[in-house]
Amino acid sequence: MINTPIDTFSASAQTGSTMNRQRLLIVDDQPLNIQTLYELFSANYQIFMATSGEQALSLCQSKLPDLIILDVEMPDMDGYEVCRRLKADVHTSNIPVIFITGHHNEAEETKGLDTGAVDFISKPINPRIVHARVKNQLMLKAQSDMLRDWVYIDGLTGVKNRRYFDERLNAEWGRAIRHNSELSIIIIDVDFFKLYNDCYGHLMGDDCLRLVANKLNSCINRSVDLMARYGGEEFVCLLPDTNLAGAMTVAEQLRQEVISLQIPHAVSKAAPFLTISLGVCTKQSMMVDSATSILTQADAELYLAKNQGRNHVCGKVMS
Ligand SMILES: Nc1nc2c(ncn2[C@@H]2O[C@H](COP(=O)(O)OP(=O)(O)OP(=O)(O)O)[C@@H](O)[C@H]2O)c(=O)[nH]1
Repeated sequence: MINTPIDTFSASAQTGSTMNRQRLLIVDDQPLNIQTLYELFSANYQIFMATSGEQALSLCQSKLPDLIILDVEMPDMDGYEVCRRLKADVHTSNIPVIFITGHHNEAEETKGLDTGAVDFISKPINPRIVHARVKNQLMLKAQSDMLRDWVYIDGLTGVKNRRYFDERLNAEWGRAIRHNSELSIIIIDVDFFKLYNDCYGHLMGDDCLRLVANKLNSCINRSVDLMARYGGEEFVCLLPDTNLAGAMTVAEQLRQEVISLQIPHAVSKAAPFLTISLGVCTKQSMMVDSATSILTQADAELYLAKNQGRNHVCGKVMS
């Protein structure tokens, strides 16, 4: 039985064994309808539930479900509007949506598919058909996630690659311009890495890059933030809605976390262990310019950090 309130309730929070299951978000303003679907799917999937469009959008940001079953008719914000907003947001645009409606006709179905939904189901539902359709869509989602990983993940370190970073930077840049918001990036470079390779060998160099990448990635806390390998021994961090002070704090934390690894670097001229240098640049709220210029200016800050003896953070707002 589902007890009220079911707002933003996560059925999956109940057991740790559900952690690896695909995540299904059920959105309906009628608790009874949610209950029917919950009973149908809870044995196989991790279930999240929302009773309004606003709750659904907020859960999508925090839980990134693999599939949404979305009621069309809801007060305040209908399913079409929820779907439109999900598709307009880079963080949620890949989540497939199945509409569910009590008023089925061709025009409604066309409108739903035009909005970006992958399927349309009429009430009263046939449990076996709904089950099969959800299973198919989740299989497709798993396949497309795999393909996306293949295209966007750096093979050596397992963190996101430059291609992914460039796409996200462009998207976040556009968003920051539209919303007059701030955006920061940090370019990170391992100090004296050529000497490290020369001293310990290229394979140890690879291991070292994996360790550093994992450590840097583990420092990323907000779901919209991103850590990527930019190339070679260089990493880059994207921090939407973050001012210079915030970005400098993150950069300093990254510097200290890499030191905490205490990776011996006997031939470094900066310290007896591996260190990084970091260049930070922030686009302020009213600033326009271009996404490439924030990279160029962060790179100039990195150059300054290197010149100050390495193992340093330098940063500035875009000019
Ligand atoms: N093992 C390993 N080494 C790499 C990889 N990618 C780049 N490198 C090495 O990283 C080194 C980078 O050297 P430089 O650009 O001179 O920089 P640095 O030695 O770190 O010097 P500073 O940045 O000035 O402190 C080169 O020797 C590259 O071969 C990789 O995937 N694995």
